[in-house]
Amino acid sequence: MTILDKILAEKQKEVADLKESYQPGEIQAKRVNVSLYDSFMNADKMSIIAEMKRASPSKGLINDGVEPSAQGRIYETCGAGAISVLTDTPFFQGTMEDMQEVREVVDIPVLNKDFIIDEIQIDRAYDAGANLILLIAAALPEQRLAELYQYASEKGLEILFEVHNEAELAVAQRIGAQIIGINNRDLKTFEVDLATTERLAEKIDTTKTLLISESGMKEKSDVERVQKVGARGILVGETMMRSVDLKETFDSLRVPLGE
Ligand SMILES: O=C(O)c1ccccc1NCC(=O)[C@H](O)[C@H](O)COP(=O)(O)O
Repeated sequence: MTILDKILAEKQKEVADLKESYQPGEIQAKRVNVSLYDSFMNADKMSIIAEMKRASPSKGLINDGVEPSAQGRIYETCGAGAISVLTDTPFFQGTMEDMQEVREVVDIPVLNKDFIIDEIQIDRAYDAGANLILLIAAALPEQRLAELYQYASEKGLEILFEVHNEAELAVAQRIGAQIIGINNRDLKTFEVDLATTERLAEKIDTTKTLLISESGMKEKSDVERVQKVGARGILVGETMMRSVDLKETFDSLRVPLGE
């Protein structure tokens, strides 16, 4: 059983509980109408989705003392184009409250980073103020991904559609995903390889589709590699959570975008 299988098994239980306990509309958070696609496609530097991640299956505890609203504020001030908040508790030690706290204090897009398998999670993400949700191609059959994509779009949410290989990229393209995240982390082995972005990017028309490279961004040279193949955005978790000088970290990763 892979880590993704274990996470998804846990999500099935969570969704069953949520259907019993959550009424859509129950939470009413601040809404900010901003488009990540528009802002990233029009930026002249690499845009950063800075992630709030206390812990992860691959790294264990990363930063358990983080205070979501303070971290959200500083991410925005330092130049984040968006903020990703891990809301999964068993594997990442995040919560929905973390995301709401961030939403309250920032005006840039907020991504609900979770393992979405059901509409009820999308309802709750929307109610809690998310602008985007994550759909992971490896998590569900194509038909179900298409249904959830449509459901989220109709609510006015943007979707970061995450892929790891050619077959998953083909699914993203058939569904018409506008924002494709190529995850450089193999969710079975945890190995991170930026060559995943380099290989798959060739198959994407990055003048129309927004390409985000996810995981493993540590320094400027990493970002330059994915910028060269058309990424206009990067999703950065651990490096941000461990940074002792976030302004310096953002400045070094926000490389100019070439023509
Ligand atoms: O990070 C993990 O260990 C992990 C394990 C299983 C499923 C997902 C996982 N991470 C989610 C992510 O996609 C990353 O948090 C995100 O891309 C940022 O990665 P990094 O900058 O390397 O922290």
